[in-house]
Amino acid sequence: MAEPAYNEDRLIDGDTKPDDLDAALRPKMLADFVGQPSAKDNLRIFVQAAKARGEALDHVLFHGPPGLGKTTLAQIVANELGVGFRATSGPAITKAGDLAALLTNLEAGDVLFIDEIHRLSPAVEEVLYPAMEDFALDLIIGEGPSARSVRIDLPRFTLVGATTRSGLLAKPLLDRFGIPVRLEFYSQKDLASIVARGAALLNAEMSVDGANEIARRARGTPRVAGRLMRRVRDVATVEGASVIDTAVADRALQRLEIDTLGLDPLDRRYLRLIAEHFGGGPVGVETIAAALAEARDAVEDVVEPFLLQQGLIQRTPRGRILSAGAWVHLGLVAPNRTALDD
Ligand SMILES: Nc1ncnc2c1ncn2[C@@H]1O[C@H](COP(=O)(O)OP(=O)(O)OP(=O)(O)O)[C@@H](O)[C@H]1O
Ligand SMILES: [Mg+2]
Repeated sequence: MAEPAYNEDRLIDGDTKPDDLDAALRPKMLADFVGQPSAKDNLRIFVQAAKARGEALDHVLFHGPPGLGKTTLAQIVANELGVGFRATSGPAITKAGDLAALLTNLEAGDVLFIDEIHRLSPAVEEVLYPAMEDFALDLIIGEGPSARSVRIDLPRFTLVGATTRSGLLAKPLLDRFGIPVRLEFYSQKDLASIVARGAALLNAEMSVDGANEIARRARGTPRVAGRLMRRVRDVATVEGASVIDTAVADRALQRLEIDTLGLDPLDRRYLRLIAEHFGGGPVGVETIAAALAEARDAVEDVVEPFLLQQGLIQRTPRGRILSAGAWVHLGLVAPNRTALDD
């Protein structure tokens, strides 16, 4: 099978590997975290209550599209609680024993962060259930008829899970999170302050309009805003511009082929495919992914959420369809639907 042409360099991807600059820009405490007001309010209250009672925080699940701050918030939760932070991911825990080792090494109150928690294997999930609910591990000692189950008590800890696909989580797992937090795409205003904050941290002079231009085209996503900001800064450096203003930002973004809605070449290929080859849809996601030579997961997790949020596409039981706005954005004329539908 062909490798999905999932471009490593794509500005908008599911990449979770933070680079050094990412780490420098990452807010450390709730007060530095811009946006997501309802998530922040809830976390602040629950963290305060747990601290006041001297108890471990209830388990937290962050879900939402890539790059909205799930990993960042997981670390912030540990920082705010003033407890230890251990991080792993669903695919990294291959055996039940791996998880048991992680759990037995926790100290009371610690945060155990499991990224991509929808990718835990069922065998590992089985171990997680009693750990989350009763703070206990059930281990089987020995084999055959002499095998017996031993229960080991664990310290009270906080599991923080993150997923782009809460729909793929098993119900029993979902039910064990006392604090589910859904992250939404950011407003342009919030993204503009994130960009301005990032520029200040990088000692880059940026006008308010410049920050707004980057924010407007950042797909509602801080990770994208951060990356765009850094590329814009590169262009400013090469051009010898002392201030990043709208004109510099626009030139840089055009060079990156980020259009006025913030869509990148893959987004436009996606829309154009449905327009030009499927008459605007409906067409199944499997077909779209194959035609784009992208992994289905990448299409569903990374490309579609923003297009849906922008109302450019709709999800129907028969597949994806383009909205009127998408045709306008592509500069194409929508076919006469009633004639086609017969
Ligand atoms: N509210 C915010 N304010 C400032 N920067 C933010 C904010 N949220 C996220 N970021 C920045 O955006 C980048 C991506 O955030 P993060 O890694 O937490 O996203 P994520 O939701 O875990 O993504 P993924 O699903 O791909 O793992 C980080 O560099 C982080 O510093
Ligand atoms: Mg992450």
